[in-house]
Amino acid sequence: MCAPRKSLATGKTKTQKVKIPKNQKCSYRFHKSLDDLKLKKVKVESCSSTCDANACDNAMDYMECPSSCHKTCKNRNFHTNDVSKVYVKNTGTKGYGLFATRNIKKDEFVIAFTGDVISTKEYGKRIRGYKKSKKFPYVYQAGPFFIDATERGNSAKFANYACNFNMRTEKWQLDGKLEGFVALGFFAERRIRKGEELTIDYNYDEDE
Ligand SMILES: C[S@@+](CC[C@H](N)C(=O)[O-])C[C@H]1O[C@@H](n2cnc3c(N)ncnc32)[C@H](O)[C@@H]1O
Repeated sequence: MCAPRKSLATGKTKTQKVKIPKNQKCSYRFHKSLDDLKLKKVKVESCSSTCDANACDNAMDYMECPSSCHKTCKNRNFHTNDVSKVYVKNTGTKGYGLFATRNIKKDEFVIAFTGDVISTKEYGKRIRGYKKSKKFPYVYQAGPFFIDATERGNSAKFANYACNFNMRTEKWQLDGKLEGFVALGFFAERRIRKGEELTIDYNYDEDE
């Protein structure tokens, strides 16, 4: 049977009343409690090569180029977070799902999973709250932190699981963000056709 082995995003399969986010480009909001950790911020150097989205020096190390990089820099997927490639639709059997608005090339950036960046302690607190209020939690682990898209996140949270997923989850470092934090980006694992459902592997953390 094709089913997720483990997922933080567990809950009902039936479609619940969920808000489709309007602010699709909404980015990361680091929870105030993280200030107490006094962590350094990541400094990514401007890149000396051609800044291709997949092949510049920084991109090869899964680091997005900083805003100070050249005007033509294409390694700014997370900053831009162009969500025009996706739309949300009811799948019938799996609740809502994410679908492709156009053909997507292999290895192309599709969308970043955004939301509140929270600590493990805050994660526990929120999960208890969501359980109480019977709210489905849309949360993924991102390094030592969690990204919570339940109240504030973009459409990436509607990506369903598939054994033969067509988007892989990559972990990227972003300039100016807290050390240890990794942004989660969904990239095309193969060529994807317009109208296809976009799926991921919920066990992305176990594949390393
Ligand atoms: C991150 S949410 C994905 C969006 C969800 N379908 C919704 O409507 O909010 C994860 C939940 O979607 C459902 N789901 C995801 N992949 C599935 C699959 N392959 N088969 C059945 N249900 C799935 C499960 O209920 C899972 O807990």
